[in-house]
Amino acid sequence: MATSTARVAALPTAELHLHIEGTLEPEMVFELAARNNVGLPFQSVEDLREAYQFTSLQSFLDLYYECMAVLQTRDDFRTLGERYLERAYEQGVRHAEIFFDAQAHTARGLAAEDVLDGLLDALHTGARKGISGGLILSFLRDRPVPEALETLESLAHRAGDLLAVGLDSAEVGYPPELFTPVFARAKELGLRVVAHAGEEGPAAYVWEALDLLGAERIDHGIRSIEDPELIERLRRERIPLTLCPFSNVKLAVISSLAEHPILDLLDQGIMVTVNSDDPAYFGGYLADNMAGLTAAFPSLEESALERLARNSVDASFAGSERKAELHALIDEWASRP
Ligand code: HPA
Ligand SMILES: [Zn+2]
Repeated sequence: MATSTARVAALPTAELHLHIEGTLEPEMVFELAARNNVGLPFQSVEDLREAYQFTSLQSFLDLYYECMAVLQTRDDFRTLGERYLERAYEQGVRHAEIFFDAQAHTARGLAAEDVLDGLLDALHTGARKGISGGLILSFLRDRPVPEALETLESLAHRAGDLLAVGLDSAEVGYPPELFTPVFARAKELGLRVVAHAGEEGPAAYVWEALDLLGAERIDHGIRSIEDPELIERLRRERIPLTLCPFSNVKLAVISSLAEHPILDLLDQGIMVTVNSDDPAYFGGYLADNMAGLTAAFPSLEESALERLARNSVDASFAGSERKAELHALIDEWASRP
């Protein structure tokens, strides 16, 4: 029997693939535009929502970067982060590792530290309410490599406030290899490493992310299924893939949820997790993605949902004590059908 939506929402999970700027709901775009005196090319919330029809990653990114213009102050980032954490908590998320696109803000004249501080304020609020987490400084692969390095250096003295570095934005034509020196420096600073690869780009980019950047998790990575040797490596080395089902459908990476390879990947012993990517744009938060999967795959059993939740904890960069607490929460969920 399909698991009820309420039960799915009660499943404790870790969210590992979430762009904080992708949680900017249309209502908040208008609220901040008014507060900060920023002009918008949309007449109303409904007008903006209607623009949420994407044909590719780039068609989404164009709107995603446009809407970000309303984020202006440390307080805006605190509010954005707090609202995400509240919604995520309602959907079972108890630990969140959050990407932020510093370059998208510094390019508009904001100070990277205001962005960082606002998001840290939000994480402190979240921690008091029972949701742990950290921040991932994500480099924009379609901007110059020296700019990524400058961004990293500008926050090097704040490395203790960061969990990891990542790589996102337009993928095809921007192979991970380009960013090898940036990631080498991040590792010197003691940061963990993740990278988007194999979303629209080929499986070869996943190999590069692993071998050249030292990625410990691959964000998306669904095109790995085209390369049996890569699948075997991901399985053998237990390299997590942070999958985002709604995102893949919305960005036309796959044609429908029922076509998503998540069950195949689980069956093949790959450490997959479910995440929301840019929930304000793609139709839902983490439990919405899980519920979507249970609807698309009637054969998806509770034991598989539990596996996905445990994978998210194991694939996270939480400390061993916090991981044990998160597993205990999942034990509780599993013992109370
Ligand atoms: O899904 C994504 N892929 C690449 N870059 C992104 N930036 C926000 N979301 C994404
Ligand atoms: Zn992403």
